[in-house]
Amino acid sequence: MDTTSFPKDKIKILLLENIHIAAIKQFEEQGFQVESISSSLPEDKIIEKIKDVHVLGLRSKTKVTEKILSEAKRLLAIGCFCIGTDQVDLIEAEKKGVPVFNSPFCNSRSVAELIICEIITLSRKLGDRSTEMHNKIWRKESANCHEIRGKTLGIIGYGHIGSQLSVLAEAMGMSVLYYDIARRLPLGNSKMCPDMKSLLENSNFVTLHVPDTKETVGLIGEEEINTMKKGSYLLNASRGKVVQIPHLANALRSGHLAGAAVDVYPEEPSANCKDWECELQKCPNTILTPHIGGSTEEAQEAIGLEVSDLIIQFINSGASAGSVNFPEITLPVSPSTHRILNIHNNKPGVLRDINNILSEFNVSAQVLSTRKQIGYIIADVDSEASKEIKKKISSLPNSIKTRVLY
Ligand SMILES: NC(=O)C1=CN([C@@H]2O[C@H](COP(=O)(O)OP(=O)(O)OC[C@H]3O[C@@H](n4cnc5c(N)ncnc54)[C@H](O)[C@@H]3O)[C@@H](O)[C@H]2O)C=CC1
Ligand SMILES: O=C(O)CCC(=O)C(=O)O
Repeated sequence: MDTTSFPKDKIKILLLENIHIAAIKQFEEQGFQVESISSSLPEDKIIEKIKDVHVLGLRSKTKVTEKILSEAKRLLAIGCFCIGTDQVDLIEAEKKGVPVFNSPFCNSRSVAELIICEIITLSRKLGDRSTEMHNKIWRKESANCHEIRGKTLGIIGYGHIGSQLSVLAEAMGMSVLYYDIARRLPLGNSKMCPDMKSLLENSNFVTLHVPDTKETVGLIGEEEINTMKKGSYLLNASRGKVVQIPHLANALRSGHLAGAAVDVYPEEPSANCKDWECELQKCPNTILTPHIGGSTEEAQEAIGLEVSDLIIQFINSGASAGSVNFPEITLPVSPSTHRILNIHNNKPGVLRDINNILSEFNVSAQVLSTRKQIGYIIADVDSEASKEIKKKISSLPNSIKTRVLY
C-alpha cells in the first residue's frame, strides 16, 4: 500500500521561502508535482494558488491565516520547514483536518553556534569596527572590549537550543545561568535561576530561546532591561515580539546596555527591505541579522529531508507522527488491504457511527486517536469494500475528510 486513490502525479506541492532541494527531490521521487518559490507570498497571492494545492511548505515568514485555510479545499498537510509553527493558525488547521509538521531540532545547533559567534562579536565590538573599516576608519582600541572567558551567560528558555548553547558556552569558559518555566535538567555546571529577575541581575549576556506564545510576547520590556547589569548585552534569536524594541533601543542609546544582537523582528520585511525601518538601526554595537539563525546548509538539508519525509509518510500511509496539531497515529501497512483514513469532529456519538459502518465489513486493523477538536481513525479493510465504506463514512455529518489508500 503506497498510493492514494488519487493519482500521485496529480498531488501538488507548493513550497515557499527557498526550501532545500533535498525536499524537492524527495517529493519529485514520489511523482508529486512541485512548485518551489524562493520568497514568501502575501495572503492574497497564496489564496490564488491554494485552491489546487495538496501540500503547502513554508519557513518562518509565511503567515497561514484562517482565510487561507478556508480557501484550501484540497489541502492535506502543511510543512513548516523550521522549528517554530507560530506562523500557522494551528487551531484552524486542526479544525479543517490539516496536520502541520515541523522539524523540532534540525537547526538548533546552527542557532547555538550563531549565538556563540555573536557573544564574541559583541564583546569585541566587531560589528562597529568592521563598518568603520568599510568606511576607511582605522580604530584600534581595547577600551570596553573583553574576553568572554569568565563571563556569565543567562539563557532564558532552556529547551533544545538553550541547553545546547549552554554546553558550547561552558566550553568557551563562560558560566551559565538559565531560567525556564518548565523544570529542565542543568547540563554541565549550569545553574537554574528561581526566577527571571535573578538571571537578569546576574548575567553579562542575556539570550532568549523561548517560543512565540501569549506569555512570551513582550517578555523583555523596560523593567527587565533596567534589571539587567549596566554594560551587559541582550541577544534575541527567538521571535521578534519577545522583546519590546523601543525599550531595547533606548537602553542601547543611553549606554545602559553595551550591545545587542537581534535576528528576529516583530514585523519582518520581504527580501527587498528598502522601506523597512527598525529603531535598532544605527544603535551602537548592535548586530542586526535577517532571521538567519537556522540558515546553514547543514540545517536546511536536514530539515528538508525530515519534513518532506513526514509529509510523504502521511500521504502514503496516513501516519501522522510528528504533527504538532493533530492526533498522532501510525499503523504498519498491510499489503493485501485497502486503508480508510477518516478525520472527524470529536463529538459524542461519532465513533459509534463510524464503527456501525465498519462493523458490516471485515476490518483487519484499526487505530484511533483524538484531540480536543478532532479525531483521526485509520482502518484497514477488505479491498472490495473500501469504496462503499468511504462513501458511507464521508457522508456522516461529523466527517471532515476521508481518504482511501491502496
Ligand atoms: N532565529 C532562528 O532562525 C530560529 C529561531 N527559533 C526560535 O527559537 C525558539 C526556541 O527553540 P527550541 O529551543 O528548539 O524550543 P524548545 O521548545 O526546545 O525550547 C523552548 C523552551 O522555552 C521554555 N519557555 C516557554 N515559555 C517560557 C517563558 N515564558 N519563560 C521561560 N522559558 C519559557 C520552554 O519551557 C522550553 O524549555 C523556537 O520556538 C523558535 O521560535 C528556532 C530556530 C531558528
Ligand atoms: O529558517 C527559517 O526560516 C526559520 C527559522 C526559525 O525561526 C525556526 O526554525 O523556528
